[in-house]
Amino acid sequence: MVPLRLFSAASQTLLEGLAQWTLSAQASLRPHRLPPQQASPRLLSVDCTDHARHQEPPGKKPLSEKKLKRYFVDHRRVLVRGGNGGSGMSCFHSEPRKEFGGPDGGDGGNGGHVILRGTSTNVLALPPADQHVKSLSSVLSQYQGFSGEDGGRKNCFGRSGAVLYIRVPVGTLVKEGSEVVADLSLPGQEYIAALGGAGGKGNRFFLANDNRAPVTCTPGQPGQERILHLELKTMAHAGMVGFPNAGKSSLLRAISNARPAVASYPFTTLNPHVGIVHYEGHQQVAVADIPGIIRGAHQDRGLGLSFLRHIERCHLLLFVVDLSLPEPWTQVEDLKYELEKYEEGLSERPHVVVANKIDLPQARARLPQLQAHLGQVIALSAVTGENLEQLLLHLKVLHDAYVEAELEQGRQPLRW
Ligand SMILES: Nc1nc2c(ncn2[C@@H]2O[C@H](COP(=O)(O)OP(=O)(O)OP(=O)(O)O)[C@@H](O)[C@H]2O)c(=O)[nH]1
Repeated sequence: MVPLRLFSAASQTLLEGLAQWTLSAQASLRPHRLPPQQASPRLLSVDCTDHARHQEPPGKKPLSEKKLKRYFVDHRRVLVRGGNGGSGMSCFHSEPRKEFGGPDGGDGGNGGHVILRGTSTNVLALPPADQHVKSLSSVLSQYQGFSGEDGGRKNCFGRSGAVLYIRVPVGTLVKEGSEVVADLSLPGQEYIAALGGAGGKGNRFFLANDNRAPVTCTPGQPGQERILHLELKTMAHAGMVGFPNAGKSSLLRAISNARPAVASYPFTTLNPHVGIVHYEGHQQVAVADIPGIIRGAHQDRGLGLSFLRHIERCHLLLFVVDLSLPEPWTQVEDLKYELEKYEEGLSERPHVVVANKIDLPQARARLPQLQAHLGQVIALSAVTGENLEQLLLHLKVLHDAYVEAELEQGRQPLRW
């Protein structure tokens, strides 16, 4: 039995639809479980010569490639400087009727570190005070850590500078030059990007038997300075791959807590969104809606390589097809072609073909043709909720197989 529980904060209509659907899902899921071979990798033949047949649907004029790449922020060059250490103080204790007291200059405080912290895109998994971070767009080009305070009189030590946290999405790779120095692949994981400078010593520190009145004090050290390159590779169990307007965002909204924008023009989604599908027993599957692929993506057309990079870390793939378009199977062929051109074997990952928009009459009429070409597909409607439970069942079967395989290999499966 694969019981499902779906959390959604969508509109009333959607909630009602989902409630009905959940009930029917529970009833229909109980008696049957998919045979294991359906969850195993399946590579359909890819006709590479004929991969250019997919027509993007008419709609709002797409953004130019230059603009697309500018909006899609999945890498950043950042200059980070740790906070400077505060300087030590040189002074002497003064007492009434005494000409000369002992040295009492305090040490300066240490400069604060600058720390990169992997922050979940899953809003529900975070403490209320934290915010979810979806892309690197909010990361600035420079960060200066907080300086420590100078030491004071009467042995007062300067306060150390606070740590400066830079929140980056989970899945951010940190590179220095060409070397990968950190991979923030878990929520809460941290990397010290720049160390704060040490505080200077006050003259009290230099007091010794042979030096009863030291005047020496040292300045604080400057913070570490580094140039880092941040590169985002979305971390999710499953990645939704499909041409613009196929309905990926609508599908993610229907099955998870994520709220990506939905509109009838291509490239509504410019950054990957991760939604969490909740199953009973606290099992969670992270699904990423990755911006639409277009033909020639492997040659960096459209969102191109930036987009393909995000698929690399998804263990499962959902090929989302717009069933209302003619010859819908060519979409899968084209998608696989692009994936294979980018990285050999990428399209062979465990996957499922999702034929969306079954609520439209012309789409329903095309389903037999699609099945004849591709075998098993899951035909559903992200808008009406029809057949969503079949997708969720499949997703769970694929996810369970992934977890099992990871544990068998002695690796920790990705947790959300
Ligand atoms: N009739 C019908 N329309 C749908 C369905 N799913 C999505 N749509 C519509 O298709 C259009 C595109 O949907 P999106 O979810 O934005 O598509 P997308 O694949 O995320 O698009 P990009 O952001 O360009 O990658 C919207 O107008 C949706 O309302 C469906 O199941 N049935």
